[in-house]
Amino acid sequence: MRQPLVAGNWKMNGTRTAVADLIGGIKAGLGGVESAEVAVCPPFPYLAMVEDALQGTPIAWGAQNLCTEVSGAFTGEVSAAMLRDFGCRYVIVGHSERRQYYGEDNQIVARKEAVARQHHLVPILCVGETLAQREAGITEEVVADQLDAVIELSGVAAFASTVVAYEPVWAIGTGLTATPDQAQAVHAFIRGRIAEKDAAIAAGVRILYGGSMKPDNAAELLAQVDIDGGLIGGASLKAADFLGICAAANVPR
Ligand SMILES: O=C(CO)COP(=O)(O)O
Repeated sequence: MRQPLVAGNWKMNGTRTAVADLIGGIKAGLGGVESAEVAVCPPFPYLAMVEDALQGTPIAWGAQNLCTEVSGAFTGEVSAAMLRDFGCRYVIVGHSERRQYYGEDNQIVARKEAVARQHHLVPILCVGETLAQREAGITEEVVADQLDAVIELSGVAAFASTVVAYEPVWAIGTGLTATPDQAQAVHAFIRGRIAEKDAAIAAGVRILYGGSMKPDNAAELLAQVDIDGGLIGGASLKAADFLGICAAANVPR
């Protein structure tokens, strides 16, 4: 039985005031959510504020990135231990925006995934194809390579304590959502790829969908057997929209 997870990726958005309002709205509205786990991933400077606001609530928080290295002379970087110091449970690794704009390849992402787990953070490992890759018919190859890099570095056991997020790049921030069938097909492929190595780990790994998920399309995506929650960008910046998605996830499966 996999507990659904709805995680908000705020990306590079927010001010102190906006963060206070958003967190206040989510806390106030979340009363009814029981079966789904909810998390928010603010930009680094707001982690302390979010920790203060969410401590003692069922809402978890996490970061959007971390350094491959443990500590030392890495100007501008943030370590896994620092994220733990601010109470993070989760950290997003390998988001397509990091891969696309900051040169993170599968090997770098696999190192981040490993260092996160070594510091008792739960990585949310993002995988997914671009539109060109989908049109070229290589979606499964691309996603397999992204998963295999983690398996090669850390072994399949990594997926016993890692969440996967399938985020088709062409659906991120575009308003284009993968259809439930398109998403389910790739989710099933991901679970199958892990199952080739370990069926029990594959059965337990949570696989989130990300890419223009909104209150009005969340229920049909979340109804798919291999979709265990969502990684939400734009719609996580408005409490009402985020809460709408949380409510859709809060149904017994
Ligand atoms: O990238 C995403 C979450 O990590 C998805 O972003 P959108 O929900 O804005 O499409």
